[in-house]
Amino acid sequence: MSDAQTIEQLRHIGWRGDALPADGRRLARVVAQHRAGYELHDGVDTFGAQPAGHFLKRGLDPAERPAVGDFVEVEPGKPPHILAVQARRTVLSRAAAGERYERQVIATNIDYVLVLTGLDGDFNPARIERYLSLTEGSGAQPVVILSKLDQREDAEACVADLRVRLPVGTPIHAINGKDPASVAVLAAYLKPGDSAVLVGSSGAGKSTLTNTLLGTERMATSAVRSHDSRGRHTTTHRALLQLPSGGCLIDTPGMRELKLTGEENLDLFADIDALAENCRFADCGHGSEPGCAVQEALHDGELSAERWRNYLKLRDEREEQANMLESRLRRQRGGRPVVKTHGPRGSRERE
Ligand SMILES: Nc1nc2c(ncn2[C@@H]2O[C@H](COP(=O)(O)OP(=O)(O)OP(=O)(O)O)[C@@H](O)[C@H]2O)c(=O)[nH]1
Ligand SMILES: [Zn+2]
Repeated sequence: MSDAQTIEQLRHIGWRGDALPADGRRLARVVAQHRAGYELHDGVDTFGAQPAGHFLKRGLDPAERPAVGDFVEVEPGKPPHILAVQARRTVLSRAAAGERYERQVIATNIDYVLVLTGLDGDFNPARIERYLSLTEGSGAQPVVILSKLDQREDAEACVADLRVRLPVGTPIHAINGKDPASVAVLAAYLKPGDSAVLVGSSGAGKSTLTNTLLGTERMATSAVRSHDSRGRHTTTHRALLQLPSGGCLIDTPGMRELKLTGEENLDLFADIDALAENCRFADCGHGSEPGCAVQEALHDGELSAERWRNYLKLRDEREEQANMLESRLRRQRGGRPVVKTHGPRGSRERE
């Protein structure tokens, strides 16, 4: 840990505050979380730290514990202890894998979520929509990055397809992650003091892109098995890296089991909701009901069957997560029912 801490140093790691803590406390950013403790960066050095006892109490919402990207107040010592987590600017979370519902913070204080997909066999618009739904409500701006531009002849068609599908204004960049000139277009999201998190399935090219941005061979990359485009899982923990551009980049592990939290609005599919408003029945199941506007749009080709299927899948999953969230909140409040955030729409007939 360095001696004198300056605001200037903290700006380099993305801090936006204006007053240093008193009481001999220091500020640092969580760059990685291990089983054995936290790895922090104070703008000069990296060092290990332990959470103070109150973070370990049973029953504490895991979201209140320090997470990667957090700015924390640290009491120097051997080892240093994390005493408090500063208010978060943005929070990226997902539902944790497993039976019980649990919201897991992936990263905090993130300005941009770089959603990376390879243009090789990995290319999958539905997965991109899933990632974008995950960024909803996080406060961070999603940016779609298609890597392996050199591996696909009809890349322009893929980009055009996405432009139609994704909300207007969503940045989409096709790049070759191995080529610094091609990657330069991402500088807009990695300006000094900005923080970006890289998400994408294993083999998408996260480590490759990170290396090119760093200009070094810092992350281990693995060869992809060519028959299914999936790489071996090589990233072992979340890490926050300072880039030569002045920005900070967080590299997350594979994120295979990506679950919605149940709090999403699925804004990406607002057009489908708008369509459904025109169904004759307010509780239309969009199956064989007469006057179903969705079926009509599917028939006319205005709505593609593939997008409709993906919407239904995400909606069901969101509903399932929302129910789990509700029952958990009810347990916490001693059995009293809580107001649902995403209940079924009204079931009146609209005629
Ligand atoms: N041709 C080409 N190959 C790429 C590109 N980006 C990544 N690759 C290759 O794709 C394979 C997987 O890339 P990685 O960077 O290891 O993928 P990753 O997303 O970090 O994978 P995990 O660590 O498993 O999450 C490697 O063989 C890379 O060399 C690209 O833009 N063009
Ligand atoms: Zn309908």
